[in-house]
Amino acid sequence: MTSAATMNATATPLPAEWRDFLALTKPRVMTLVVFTGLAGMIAAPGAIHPVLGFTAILCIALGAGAAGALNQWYEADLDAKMKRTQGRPLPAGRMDRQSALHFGVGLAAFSVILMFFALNLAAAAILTVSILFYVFIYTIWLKRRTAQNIVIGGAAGAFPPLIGWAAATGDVATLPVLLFALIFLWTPPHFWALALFVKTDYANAGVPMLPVVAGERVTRVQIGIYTVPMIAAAIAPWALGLVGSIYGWTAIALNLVFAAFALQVALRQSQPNDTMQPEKRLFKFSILYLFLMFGAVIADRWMA
Ligand code: HEM
Ligand SMILES: CC(C)=CCC/C(C)=C/CC/C(C)=C/COP(=O)(O)OP(=O)(O)O
Repeated sequence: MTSAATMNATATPLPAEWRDFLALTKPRVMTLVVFTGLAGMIAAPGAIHPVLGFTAILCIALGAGAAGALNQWYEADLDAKMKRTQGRPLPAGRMDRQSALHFGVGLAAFSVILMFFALNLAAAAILTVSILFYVFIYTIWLKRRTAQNIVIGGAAGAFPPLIGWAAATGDVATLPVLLFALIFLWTPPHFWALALFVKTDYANAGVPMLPVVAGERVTRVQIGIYTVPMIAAAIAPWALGLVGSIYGWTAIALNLVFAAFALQVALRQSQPNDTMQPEKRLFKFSILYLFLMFGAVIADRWMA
């Protein structure tokens, strides 16, 4: 019987199901990426034609999916070393690297070209920057080199509100820049909460994530530190009068909860055999938090 590894070595294309191509796009993470892009588009002044709006969101989804595929193409070796990622199509041997590369490049080109012709240059340009940022700056350059990888590289995932706004207006403005800042500053607490409880996986794979290279204490303090400007970025649109009170009160409630969870993580020290419940709670809540914050942007625009 020919094993997947042997087939890879002889460069024979492996049968890849459509499910594997879907998995390359990191669909679960993409839902939130797309939602923040949609909120940016809805928050923009004026009304975009529904067909164009749908096309813009499709382009963001395809661009983010392409970025995810290229990320998995490049780091199949790392993914093979971590429990969380071993089952992905490349490390599991269900797909050859070339198929992933072709799929990623094709999808990236298609999303950008469609965005340019259906929407505008600004949206296509920011989409291009975010794909390139995630692939080259985060995945290829920073991820294996510095514990600041996700601080700088995390900007890639913060662009969608700007893309959505630019798709609707052809321009950028203060509100989408603040929404960019919110996601940018949210990323460190989001990721480091998770990194605290999957630290061993990253250590085994040799990825220099903060808890691995600087230790738990520093990571906890950094989570606390980033939470402060994140809250400021979350409140700023309301303080500056760019959004109404539906957003404002939702932001206050959500940020109080976030602050409480983050503070608990920041002040804690794990014990031997710790189940890391506060860290898991902060990570899970970080996702709900961003969904609700951007939901509030949409609700505010529709209901105000
Ligand atoms: C460099 C920045 C980031 C890093 C390193 C990171 C890392 C991670 C990791 C490792 C997971 C675990 C789930 C998995 O196995 O895929 C995760 C989950 C998730 N992340 Fe992030 N993330 C980042 C930024 C973002 C951004 C910008 C968003 C969206 C705006 C996002 C949305 C999500 C969502 C929705 C999940 C849950 C997925 C699920 O249910 O499996 N992340 N993130
Ligand atoms: C075009 C566009 C809008 C791009 C968005 C890019 C994007 C999907 C950003 C989210 C960041 C993310 C999934 C990080 C995962 O980190 P990782 O790759 O280190 O995670 P892993 O260990 O699960 O591979």
